[in-house]
Amino acid sequence: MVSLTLERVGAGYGRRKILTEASTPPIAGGMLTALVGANAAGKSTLFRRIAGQLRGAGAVRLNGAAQADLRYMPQDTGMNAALTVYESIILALKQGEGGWRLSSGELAAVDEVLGRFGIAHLADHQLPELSGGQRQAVSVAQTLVARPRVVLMDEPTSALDLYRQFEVLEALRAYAEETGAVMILALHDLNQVMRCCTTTIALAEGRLLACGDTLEVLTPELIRRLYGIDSRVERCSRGCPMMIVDGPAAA
Ligand SMILES: Nc1ncnc2c1ncn2[C@@H]1O[C@H](COP(=O)(O)OP(=O)(O)OP(=O)(O)O)[C@@H](O)[C@H]1O
Repeated sequence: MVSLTLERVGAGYGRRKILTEASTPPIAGGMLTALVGANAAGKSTLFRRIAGQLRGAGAVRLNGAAQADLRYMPQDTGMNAALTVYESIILALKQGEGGWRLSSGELAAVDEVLGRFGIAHLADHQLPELSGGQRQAVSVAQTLVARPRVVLMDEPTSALDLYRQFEVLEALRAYAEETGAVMILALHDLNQVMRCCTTTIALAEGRLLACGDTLEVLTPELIRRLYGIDSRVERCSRGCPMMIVDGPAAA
């Protein structure tokens, strides 16, 4: 099983420090971990630091995986290339290596990921002609086609309709369980987090406030501190915890 640990991690842009002293216990693979926090809290910056795109203080330790096993799906993925969905997934699999010839295993991997994310019917469509939600599903498929063991996804469901959010998050959870991969997803919808993510990391103004069991981390107190929102947790008719938003925090 893979795990990822942050040890006093810092990051910034030029002289501007964004992230300071972020530490976690080992974040286990095989399940989904949420990264939550308000706009500009530093979630993408933390992802870039873990992915090696930014330098900074401290250390990111991977256990059971190498940096080459990591894939980062940023918030905005370019989808303007004149490629079909199928070709774009081959490109993501090959990462510029080994030409265009595909082994039978690679062909199977492309078909598998198209099926897993419900986009097989889009295989021959041109990327620029896709809808926003279709682009996002393709981007998720591109990220996972090489079966990475460490996965960072910045808001992978923000453009999806309600049904597709369930479908994609369930597919991501199944992928984590099958592969033992560490999967950290930046998410703004805390109901999705409560339903699907075992562990949650909370960031506020570049500081890591909590990392642990989702229901223990996402207390009304922490949610008020992160977002300035009053909320409470109740169970839906199927027994899943749900966050009820009461409104902006009372003064
Ligand atoms: N390339 C950059 N150069 C300078 N500052 C940046 C850069 N990218 C982000 N920042 C700053 O870093 C801070 C954190 O931004 P970041 O994108 O990490 O936040 P976030 O938590 O992912 O936000 P959101 O939820 O809005 O996507 C912000 O103040 C932002 O202005």
